[in-house]
Amino acid sequence: MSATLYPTSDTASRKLRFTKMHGAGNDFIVLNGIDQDLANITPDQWRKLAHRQLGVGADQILIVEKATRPDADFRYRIFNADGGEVEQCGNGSRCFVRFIQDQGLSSKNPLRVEVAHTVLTLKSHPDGQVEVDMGAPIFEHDFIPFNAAGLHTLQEFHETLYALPLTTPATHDSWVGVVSMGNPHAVQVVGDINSAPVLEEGPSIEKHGAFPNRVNAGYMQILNRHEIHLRVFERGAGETLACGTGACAAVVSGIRRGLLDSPVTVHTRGGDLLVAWGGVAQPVIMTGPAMTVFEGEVAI
Ligand SMILES: N[C@H](CCC[C@H](N)C(=O)O)C(=O)O
Repeated sequence: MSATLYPTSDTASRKLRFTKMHGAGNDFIVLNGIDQDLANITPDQWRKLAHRQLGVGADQILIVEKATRPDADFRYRIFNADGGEVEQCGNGSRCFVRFIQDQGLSSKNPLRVEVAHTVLTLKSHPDGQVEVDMGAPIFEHDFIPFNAAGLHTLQEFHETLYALPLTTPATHDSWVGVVSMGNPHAVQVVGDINSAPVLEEGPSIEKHGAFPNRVNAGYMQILNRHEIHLRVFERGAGETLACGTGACAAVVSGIRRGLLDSPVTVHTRGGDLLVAWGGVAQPVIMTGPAMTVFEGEVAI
């Protein structure tokens, strides 16, 4: 289905062709930056494009570009709905493969794709699922970055986090993991995913002073050693129906704390993801869906 949308602002200067996609309900505007001019688009224009009423509406905007590294086939950049550019997007990586294949930009499988600081290997399966090698998680606080007054243990962070006036007192016997999948995540265990204070507490954690680049706030309920429920209040987007890097961060945190065993099925509100991890310094492999919804043109 194709849709022509009206300008997202009365000073619209150019028309962009886009494809609307989602991975387990985490939705994206995908733009081909190889055959159209995406230079000099401002954060305000990205915000308008992602706006659910004023624009196309999406959690993130993905830009497809030519690779700048010899070990990659393409490069892709990620902008949150708040207009900020970020390092990584797990669900977006799966949709990226589907877009490249559907647009006939490459028939390679697996595909090597360059994102902020690394190259991901993306493999599409005959059943439509896409498998992403997300690289190894980073636990060292120096790289997340995480600078809560020199706090180094998760317990110290946990006490600091809950010592600060959050909108709701910490009602759950939470347990905190701080990990980077290229982008920063703070993960907690809750007893019941449906009553987790994602909307009440997520914004305070996202902007907590311990995370100078802000953070994605994950809440996981452990069903058994191979299955969790997960909700994430995403940095720059709010609660999404699914968060791919959040699923990876939750699984590796749980495995590292002896609460989970690989592989783990992650039930998100938008669908299921499968996350496998062989242990420290090993890559995290995430498998899940990637869907194309419609194509269109929008003036920004
Ligand atoms: N909000 C994230 C980026 C998108 C990640 C998420 N949509 C995923 O699937 O990994 C951040 O600011 O780090």
